[in-house]
Amino acid sequence: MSVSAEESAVKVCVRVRPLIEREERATAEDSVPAPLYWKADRKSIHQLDDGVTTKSFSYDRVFSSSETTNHLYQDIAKPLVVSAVEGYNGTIFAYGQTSSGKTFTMMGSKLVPGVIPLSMEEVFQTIQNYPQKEFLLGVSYMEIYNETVTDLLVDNWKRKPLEVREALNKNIYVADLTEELVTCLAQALSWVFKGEKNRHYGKTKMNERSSRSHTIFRMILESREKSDPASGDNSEGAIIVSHLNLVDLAGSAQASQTGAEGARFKEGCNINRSLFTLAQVIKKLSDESQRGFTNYRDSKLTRILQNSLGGNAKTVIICTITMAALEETLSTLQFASTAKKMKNDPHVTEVSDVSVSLLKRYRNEIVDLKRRLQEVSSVTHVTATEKESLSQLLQEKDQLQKEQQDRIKNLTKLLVTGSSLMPAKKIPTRRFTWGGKLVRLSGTTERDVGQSDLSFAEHFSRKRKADSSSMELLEEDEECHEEDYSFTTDTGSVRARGDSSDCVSPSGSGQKEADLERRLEEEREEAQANVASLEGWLEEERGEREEAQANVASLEGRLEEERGEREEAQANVASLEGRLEEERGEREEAQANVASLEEERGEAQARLSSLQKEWQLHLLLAREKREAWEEVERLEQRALELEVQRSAQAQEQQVQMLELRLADLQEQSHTEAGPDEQFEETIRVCETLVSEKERVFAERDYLRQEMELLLGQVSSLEKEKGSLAQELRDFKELEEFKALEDDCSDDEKVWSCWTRLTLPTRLRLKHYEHVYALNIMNTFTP
Ligand SMILES: Nc1ncnc2c1ncn2[C@@H]1O[C@H](COP(=O)(O)OP(=O)(O)OP(=O)(O)O)[C@@H](O)[C@H]1O
Repeated sequence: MSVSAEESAVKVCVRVRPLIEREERATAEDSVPAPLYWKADRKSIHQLDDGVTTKSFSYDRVFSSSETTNHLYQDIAKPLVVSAVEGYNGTIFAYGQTSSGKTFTMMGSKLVPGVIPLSMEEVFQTIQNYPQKEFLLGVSYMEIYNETVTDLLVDNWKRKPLEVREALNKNIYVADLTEELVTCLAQALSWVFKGEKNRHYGKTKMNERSSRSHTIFRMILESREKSDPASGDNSEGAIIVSHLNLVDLAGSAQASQTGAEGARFKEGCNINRSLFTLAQVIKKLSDESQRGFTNYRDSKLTRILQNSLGGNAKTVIICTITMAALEETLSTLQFASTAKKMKNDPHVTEVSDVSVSLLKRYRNEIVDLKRRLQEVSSVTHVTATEKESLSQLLQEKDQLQKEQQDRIKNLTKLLVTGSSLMPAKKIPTRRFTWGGKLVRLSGTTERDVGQSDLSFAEHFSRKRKADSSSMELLEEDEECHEEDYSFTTDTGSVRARGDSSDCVSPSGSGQKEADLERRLEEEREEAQANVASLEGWLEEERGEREEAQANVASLEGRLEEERGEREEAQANVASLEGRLEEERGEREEAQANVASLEEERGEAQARLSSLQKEWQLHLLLAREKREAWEEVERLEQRALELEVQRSAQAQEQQVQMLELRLADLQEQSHTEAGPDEQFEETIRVCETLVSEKERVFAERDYLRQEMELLLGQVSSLEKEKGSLAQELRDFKELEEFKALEDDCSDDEKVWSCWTRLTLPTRLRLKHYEHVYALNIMNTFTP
C-alpha cells in the first residue's frame, strides 16, 4: 500500500516551553524582564531584535507555551500511532537543547502523561476498532548511553552491552534485546515505568534531572485477519508487522553551560557527537542534490533509527525550545527546518514466513495442539475394573490433556483482539487475570529479521527461566485489568475439551468377561497404535533435531562470517591506529612549529620592546634638545636685554658725569678765569661734549648691529629646530615602515603605509635602497 506525498513527508513541529524557575530567577536577580528573543504563532517562529522581526521559520505546527501535551499528542502524534496499528512503521522523536522539555513531552508525569503513555493507551483503544483482526503486541525499551546500547527492561546486574546488527534482509536489529509480550495497557505501562527507573539521569546546572542518554521505547505490533483456532481454521492470511518507536533524545549543551565535569563531561561529549551525526544524516537526506550513500554507522542512534530516517516509516519530529535562549533555540530551529525537507517511504510490511511472525507460529501451534487433544480424547467407555488397570494411563492422559489445555489458554490469551479489550460486562463471563505468569521471550528480536528458529518448547522453557523480579513487578499489575483500565480478557473462544473421559458405560454381567477381553484387546491395539504414534513423534523429533543441527551448522557458518568481519574490523582498527600514529607525528610536528613560531614571536616582541625603548629615549632626547634650545633662546634674549640695559645705564652715567663736569667748569670759570679763558674753556667743553656724543652714537650703532646679529642667530636656530623636528618625524615614520615591513606580509597594507610617508622619508628610503621600498616602488608606482 503506497501513501501520498504528504504522508511520506516527515512532520516537524515545535513546542515552546514556558519559562522555568531557573530562567525566572536569573531575571529576578538582574531585576530586568527576561529577554525574549522569539515570537511564535500557530505555524511559525520569528526572531526578534529589539522588537523587530529579523528571521522567520515555518513548520507543520508550533505549540505555544500555553498548549498542553495532550493538545500536541492529538494534533501530531495520534495519527501516527493509529497508522502504526494499521501496519505502518512509525517514529516520534523529541529533539532540543538540554532542559527544553523533551522528557516532559515524551514521558510526562503522573499528572501530565506524555506522548509515550498516551500512545500506549491509543494502541489498545484503536485495536477495538478492528474486531475482525487479532493482534500480538510486544514492547522493548533500550538506551544508548556513551555510545553503548543496553536493555532497560532487564535488571541492572544482568544488563550488558548489546550489539546492533544487520540482517540478511538489510533490517537493523539489536541482538538479544528483550521483547515483552503485553495484552493490556497496564502491562505496557508497567514496562515503560520499569525502563524509566533504569534510565541514566544526572544533575546539571541547566537541569536538575537531565537525561544523559537517548532512549527508544518500541512497540512491535503483529496483526492479521482473525481465524478461530478452536474450529481448526488455520487460514494462511498474511501477517502485518509494524514498529512504533518513541524516542527521547538527550539534549545538546555546551559544557560551559551545564558546568559538566568528569563523567558528566564525557556524557555530554557523546551526546553532542551522536546528535551531530543525526543532524548530518538528516542534512544529507534533505538535500535532493546529494542523493547516494548515507552513513548511518557513525553513531548507534542513527544506525538503530535508520528505517525512520529516510526509510520505511512515518516520522514525526518534535523540537522543543525556550524563548529565553538565542543561540541554542536558533540551532534547534535550523535542525527542524532541515528535517522538514526529509522524505520517507512508508509502506505496510506483510510477512508470510512462519519463522518471522510469532503470531503465525502461535496460531499454528494452537491448531496442532487442538488436533492432538482430540486424538487423545478419543479414548472412551472404560469399565470400573479397566479403570484400575488403566489408571496410570488415564493419569498420564489427563496430565497431557491438562498441559495442552493450559498451553492453548496461554497462547490464546497472548492474542489481543478488539473483543478481548472491550469493557467488562455484567454478564458472568469467566475472566482470567492475565495468564498467571508472564511469557518472556529473550532474543525475540531475531524473529523480526527471520533469524530465529526456536521451537515453542524452547519458548516455554525460557518462560520458566523468566526473571522473577520482573514477574513480581507485573503480577501486581495483572490485577488492574478490571479496576484500573477496564480491559478484560474474554476466554470464551477457548473451550477445554475431552472432559467427557469420566463417563462410564453400563455393562451386563453375562457378557462382562467377554467384553473385558474384547476391550483389553482393543486397549492393547490402541496401546500399540499409541506406541506407533509415539514412534512417529520420535521420528519427527529426530527430523527436528536434524533440522536443529542444520541450523547449528548455519549458525556456525554465520559465526565464521562474523569472525571474518571481526578480523576485517581488527584490520581496520590497525589501519586506524596507523593513521592515528601518523596524525600524532603530524601533531608533534605542528606543535614543534608552533613552539618555534612562539620563539620567533618572543624574539620579535623583545625587538619591538627594545625599539620602543629606543624610541622613548629618542623622544626624551628630542624633548631635552628642544627645551635646551628654548633655554638658550631665553638666555640670549635675557643677555640682549641686559646688554641694552647696561649700555643705556653707562650712557646715562656718562651724560651725568659730563653734566657734572660741565657744571664744575662753569663754576670754575666764574671764579677763576677771565672772559677769554672762560670762552675758550666753554668751547673746549663743547668740543668734548660733541666728541662724547659721537662716541655714544657710535656705541649705540655698534650695539644695534650686535642685536641684529643676535636676532639673525636666533632665526637660524629657529630654522635648525624646525628641520630637527622634521627629521624626528621622518625617523619615526621610517621606523614604523621598517617594523611593518618586517611583520607584515600584506602588500596592500604596506602600500597604504607607504602612501602616508612624507616625500623626504620616501626619498630617504629610496636613497638607502631599502629593499622593500624598492619593491614597493616597482610594484605599485606606475
Ligand atoms: N511544557 C512544559 N510546561 C511546563 N514545564 C515544562 C514544560 N516542558 C518542560 N518543563 C519543565 O522544564 C524542566 C526541564 O524539562 P525536561 O527535563 O523535560 O527537559 P529535557 O529537554 O528533557 O532536558 P535534558 O535534555 O537535560 O534531559 C523540567 O522541570 C520540566 O518539568
